[in-house]
Amino acid sequence: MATLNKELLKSGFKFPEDLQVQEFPENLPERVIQFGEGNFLRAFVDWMFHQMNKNKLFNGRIVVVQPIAEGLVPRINEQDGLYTLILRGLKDGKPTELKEIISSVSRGINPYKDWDAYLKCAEDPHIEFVISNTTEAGIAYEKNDSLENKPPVSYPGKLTAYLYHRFRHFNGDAARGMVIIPCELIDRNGDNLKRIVLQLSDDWNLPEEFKKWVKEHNIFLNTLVDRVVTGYPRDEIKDILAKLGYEDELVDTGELFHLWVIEGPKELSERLPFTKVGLNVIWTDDMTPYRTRKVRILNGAHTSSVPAAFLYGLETVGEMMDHEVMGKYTRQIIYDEIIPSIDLDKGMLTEFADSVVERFQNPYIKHYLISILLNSSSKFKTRVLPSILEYKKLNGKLPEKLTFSMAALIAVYKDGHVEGSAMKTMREKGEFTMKDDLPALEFFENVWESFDGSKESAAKVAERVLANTAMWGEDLNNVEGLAEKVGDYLYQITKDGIKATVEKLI
Ligand SMILES: NC(=O)c1ccc[n+]([C@@H]2O[C@H](COP(=O)([O-])OP(=O)(O)OC[C@H]3O[C@@H](n4cnc5c(N)ncnc54)[C@H](O)[C@@H]3O)[C@@H](O)[C@H]2O)c1
Ligand SMILES: O=P(O)(O)OC[C@@H](O)[C@@H](O)[C@H](O)[C@H](O)CO
Repeated sequence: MATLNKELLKSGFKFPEDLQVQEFPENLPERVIQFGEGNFLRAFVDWMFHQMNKNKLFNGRIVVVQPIAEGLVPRINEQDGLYTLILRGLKDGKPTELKEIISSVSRGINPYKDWDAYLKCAEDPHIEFVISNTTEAGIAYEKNDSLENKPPVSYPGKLTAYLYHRFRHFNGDAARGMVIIPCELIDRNGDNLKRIVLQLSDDWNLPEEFKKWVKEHNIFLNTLVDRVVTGYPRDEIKDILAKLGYEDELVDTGELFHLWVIEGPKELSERLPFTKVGLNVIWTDDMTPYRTRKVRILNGAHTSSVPAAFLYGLETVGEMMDHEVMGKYTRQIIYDEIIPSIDLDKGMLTEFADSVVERFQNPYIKHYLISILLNSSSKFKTRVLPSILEYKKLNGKLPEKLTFSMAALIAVYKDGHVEGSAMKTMREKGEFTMKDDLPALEFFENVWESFDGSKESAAKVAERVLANTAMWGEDLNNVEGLAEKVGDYLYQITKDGIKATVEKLI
């Protein structure tokens, strides 16, 4: 089979009729530099720029930079930036599948191999937007990062090097400042990125004029992204490729729903006219309520339901929602515990929760629980713990199921052994690999080693986990009743099994 690339597009190849294929003029300039080449950005931002190009409203392409040494850039270049995106879900109540070849990406650069090509992008006056999604680990301050590194280790370090090169190349021209739009799911992503860029500029003794230029002529936006992206469809790839008729190692999949909330000046919506092509992009001067409802309800429901559902033996979010016990558990968590923990309009929260439940039930996508389990300990801190603490504050007692969900998460690491950078561990159904931050994995392995099956020792496990201030940002043993309840649930899970414990709970 021929591979998807520009040559195939021009060859007169007969693409399937239900696949949208559109060629743009070769000479569209690169206008966006994007850090990250993962599934999410390709199914969300790059898809959006493609929609604007189709309507001749942007007329520019995206140059993609690989933020870490290993990644997809070689493959992206082999396919001339082209890939197939499949979006599935219910539209107006009807099952719908949209298949499209996305051509908004011009090429990929691996800065670890081609630092000069990377810096050349800073000299290009057409490139005016920076996009990124480097996971929650990406917007991080690396104290030992250096401008001498080619490239600097961290994403903020790479961006600082880019901006400094641009500043020097254009002699501090105010008009050459960038609009920087991070998509990482951390709170106030733009503010944090700016803070780290300025911190590194200090660390690297960069000139005051440069810092002034960064502050005054570059705009860092805070954003919130929302679309379930299920990535490369490994289970059905053979069938998909047989229907497409060409080879594509970058096939990406996701749901139809999308929402991008951008906190920034309305004038920018003229330069980035997403809404003019019907995209669900909200420009706002306060993204906080959007973030709270999404992270606490959607991501919070995932992170609090998935450990128990996975231990129960289920594999996907769809299966979890359809399951008599786990479906009820998830809905109870959302409506009875997460919503009452959020101090925002209940009608608005319930409406959002209804749409989330519908999206979780999407029968046309497979969202694997094991991928949601990835890095669960840090996700629990930002996505679930605030609901536990605020529920207690507002209602004077602990939320039962969210408290149980903490025990279920701890139980995921029971009997685990760290091997390399992951953990081999067990559920009733058999062995699996748990991926998390290495210190977190080592900590859980160590904590469980002293467990002897007794109630006292389950309480000890809970107490030690709750005392991990590096993990939770505080000693959770100070939250009245939490250690006792988590210990009790842990004991029940280890003695009676996850199934009996959840069944009793709902
Ligand atoms: N998949 C979804 O449904 C979805 C939806 C909304 C938001 N997100 C967020 O997007 C992020 C990426 O998801 P994805 O599905 O594209 O994953 P992915 O594995 O396909 O891509 C991850 C990207 O992050 C980069 N990266 C990984 N570790 C990094 C590090 N330490 N420093 C810098 N860059 C690093 C990789 O190079 C790659 O470009 C996730 O953290 C998630 O929170 C995902
Ligand atoms: O992507 P993660 O691993 O940060 O979190 C897992 C899911 O909660 C997440 O991908 C959601 O599906 C997504 O945030 C929806 O917009």
